[in-house]
Amino acid sequence: MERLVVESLNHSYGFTEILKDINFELNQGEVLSIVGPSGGGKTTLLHLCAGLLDVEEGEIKNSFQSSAFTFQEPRLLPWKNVIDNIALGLLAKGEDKNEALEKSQQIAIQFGLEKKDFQKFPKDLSGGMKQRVSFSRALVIKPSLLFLDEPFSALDIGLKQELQSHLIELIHQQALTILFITHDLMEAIRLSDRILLLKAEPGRIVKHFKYELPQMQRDNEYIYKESAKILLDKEIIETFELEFK
Ligand SMILES: Nc1ncnc2c1ncn2[C@@H]1O[C@H](COP(=O)(O)OP(=O)(O)OP(=O)(O)O)[C@@H](O)[C@H]1O
Repeated sequence: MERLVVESLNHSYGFTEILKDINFELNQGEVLSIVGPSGGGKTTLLHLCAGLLDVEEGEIKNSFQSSAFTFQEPRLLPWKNVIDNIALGLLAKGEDKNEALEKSQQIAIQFGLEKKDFQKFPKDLSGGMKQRVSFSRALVIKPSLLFLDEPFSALDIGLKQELQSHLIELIHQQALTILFITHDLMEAIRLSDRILLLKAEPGRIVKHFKYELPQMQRDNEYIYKESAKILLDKEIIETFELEFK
């Protein structure tokens, strides 16, 4: 079984300790979120797990065969149109061009893009459309592990929910494995099997939360109830500094 195992991980920038003694596992088919306040070290942790930063102390064992990344900002190639942006990873893997374009069109539709948008270039797309392209590009290669770095944070609430629903459908259909970082507790509850709470200065995991109900069955009522519960948790209050002073 493919797994990501993080053991006794520490990370510093210069003399500033950012992450301290981080330990967790991510198993195949799981959606694991790391939540915490801004500046707490979430992106640093995700970059270490994705191999975008070198591990200095501790260990990360990653046996997933392939991975893809979706960032807060869509990072599309400005000189390529929607479909060519989506097809990039497939073509890089040597897939036949016609098949790559066909698969790219299918996933674009699945993420709510329309045929009339396929030939458009990133400069002619709204922020939401760019993020649809970004998700399509990451998922079209069917990665065994998907890293999500706050991909919904710049979207309005309706669009956020729509893209999350597309993702949840794929989680259900393909048993996707996802490592997701966010400071939005409600979206973590909507998407995750487990949530790790990362407290800041230095970043350390102080609590785990587990959600057994399949994502497809979580309606708004469930999300709001669970959000209300978690917002009363002492560690959450301390970590996000939610106390009225
Ligand atoms: N390359 C770097 N060099 C020095 N300090 C850095 C570097 N990258 C991040 N930091 C610092 O490390 C701390 C953690 O940053 P990081 O981006 O990992 O946090 P975060 O929890 O993802 O925050 P946010 O939610 O605001 O993106 C911050 O204080 C940040 O300024």
